[in-house]
Amino acid sequence: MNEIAIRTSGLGKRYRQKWALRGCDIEVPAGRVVGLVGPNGAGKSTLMNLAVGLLAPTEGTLEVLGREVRADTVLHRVAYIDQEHTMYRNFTVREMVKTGRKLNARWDDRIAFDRLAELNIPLDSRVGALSGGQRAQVALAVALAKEPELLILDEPVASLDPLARRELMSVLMEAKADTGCTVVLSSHVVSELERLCDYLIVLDHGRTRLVGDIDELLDEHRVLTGPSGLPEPERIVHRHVDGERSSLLMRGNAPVDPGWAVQRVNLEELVMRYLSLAAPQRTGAAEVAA
Ligand SMILES: Nc1ncnc2c1ncn2[C@@H]1O[C@H](COP(=O)(O)OP(=O)(O)OP(=O)(O)O)[C@@H](O)[C@H]1O
Repeated sequence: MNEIAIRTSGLGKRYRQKWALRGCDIEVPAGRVVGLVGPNGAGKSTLMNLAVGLLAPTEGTLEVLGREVRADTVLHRVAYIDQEHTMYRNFTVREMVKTGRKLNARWDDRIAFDRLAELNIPLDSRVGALSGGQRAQVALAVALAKEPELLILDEPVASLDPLARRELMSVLMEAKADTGCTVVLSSHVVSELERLCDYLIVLDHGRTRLVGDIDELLDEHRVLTGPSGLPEPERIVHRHVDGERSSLLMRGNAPVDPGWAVQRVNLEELVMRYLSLAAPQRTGAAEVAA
């Protein structure tokens, strides 16, 4: 198995005049569960569509599982579930599985049928008649029958209720544990990813803001709070000043003035701070990239 699941260098995609993704340099180690986070329009779907060959790069390079992304090179080893869990709504669940068998050289019916049986999803139901949660489960079961080495899911739980979300994620994590495949899933909601992911990509305005192993990123950063005007250490990534108080996000282990209260950062705050580097300033407080 390749050690790097996705490698991009200077990757960019432009729609007419607008760059949806630009200067993207990423290395995703194989076997990880990757959270791809960013606000609407950040470029998440564009990156995923490039990785599964639905779009071609405008510039830069992209390798998936060590190969250039083309149908005859690597796409048979990759499965993709889009935001709508797109499937043929008039097909029965059984017909969906059969269609998958016809369309894919690498395929194991039993993987899909076993998962569907475990979830009590009737094989003779039309896909369009299933609940959103069941449809998502069928999409996942069909994707897993392909025995993918890389599984990419674009906001897989966005349209699901909390129980269906939990069930889908638990099936996903079980599949990940069984197969060791690399999983990339996007979300707007960081808290959704926290329990599942061990690797993070933060995108905003088509640019990568932060990429890395989540535990390492959390260990590398600190939040310092204290009166404004205290000497600031080096490597401040982000500064929030609200009147007399400052709150700094620091990266690394530079010496810190004892006047600062130092805390570990949590994932949500880390992501928010990196995203707010590019966001407009709020009135009454200053948020700045340092
Ligand atoms: N087919 C297209 N034609 C023109 N512009 C597009 C097209 N698809 C996406 N864009 C633009 O590219 C940018 C990135 O879009 P993309 O869908 O990749 O973001 P996203 O992070 O997935 O957003 P969301 O969370 O809303 O799905 C946006 O500004 C979007 O309007």
